[in-house]
Amino acid sequence: MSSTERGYGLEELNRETTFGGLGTTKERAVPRIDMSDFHARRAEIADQLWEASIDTGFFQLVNHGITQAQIDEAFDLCARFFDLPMESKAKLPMLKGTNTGWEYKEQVRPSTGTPDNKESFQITVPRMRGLWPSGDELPGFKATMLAFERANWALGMKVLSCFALKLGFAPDFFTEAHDPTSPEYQCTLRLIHYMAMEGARPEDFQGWRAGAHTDYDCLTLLHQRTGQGGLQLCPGKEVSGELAWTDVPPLPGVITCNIGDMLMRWSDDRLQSTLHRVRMPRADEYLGPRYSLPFFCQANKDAVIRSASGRFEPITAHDYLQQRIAANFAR
Ligand SMILES: O=C(O)CCC(=O)C(=O)O
Ligand SMILES: [Fe+2]
Repeated sequence: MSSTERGYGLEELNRETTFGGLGTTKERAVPRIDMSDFHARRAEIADQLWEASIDTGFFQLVNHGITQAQIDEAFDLCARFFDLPMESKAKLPMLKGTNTGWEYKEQVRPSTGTPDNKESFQITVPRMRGLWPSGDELPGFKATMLAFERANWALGMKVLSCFALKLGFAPDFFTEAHDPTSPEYQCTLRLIHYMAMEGARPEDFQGWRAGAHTDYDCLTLLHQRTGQGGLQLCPGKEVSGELAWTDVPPLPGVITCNIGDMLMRWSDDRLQSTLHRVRMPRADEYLGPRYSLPFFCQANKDAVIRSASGRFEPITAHDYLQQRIAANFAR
């Protein structure tokens, strides 16, 4: 089926179907934002986040307070999770519309129409019944991931409090909209394993590790491993002509962040969600497996995304996300 034949209900999804080509590359600076001494420097940090997010929609946090030891431990257990036998992972399946659990090469991006060459395990805390690997299979997994999930949530809420300030909302506006004590909570920690490409056939390199897309959420915090590159971004969602992509190499101590479509809509398009993708390695690059850990700040199901200008219809975060999930996991 061609992209034009697919026809989605949300304008951002129809636009996404036009972004599948290879494009060109271009160097761009990704703004670096120092989160140290946050409470005393909140106004200054908010200005920097705002500038980055009305322009590129991508920025990198440093001195963010999540220790390297905690990140390394999460990556270690992430790799061990994907090393489990297929039969064990198959007992933890992502069920339709839940966006939680394990999937293997199931995500088909509207931009490419082909499955991403990856497997992932998604943790959405209120929906994890029956979806944790057993303590015998993977000791410490659940406790480590829950702590990591919460550390990312706390950092995400700091960043979102800055956007609330700039948008004229109460400082805790987004924290309340992402309340983790509610059964409607739907922030998601995703563990991703992109398959190793050693010995792969030339034609296997023609696909994508993750096809071009914008994220569905308010804000994504992405942890990457040094040496496991491939992330590329293209600001501005230029609709016409060939897109120019910028490599974002993983750096130690840095969390790469991007605005998602939910916050773009909530901010009346002032904050920019940014197109990104994960390309295949070239034959002369590292060909081993690639792991990444994105955390998606997705407002609670019952939060209503309202447009101050009236440009967009009010929509619950539940309805908004369901349209995106349905488009990506259509099979
Ligand atoms: O793995 C990465 O570096 C990016 C993943 C991503 O963009 C996503 O899962 O939305
Ligand atoms: Fe993404």
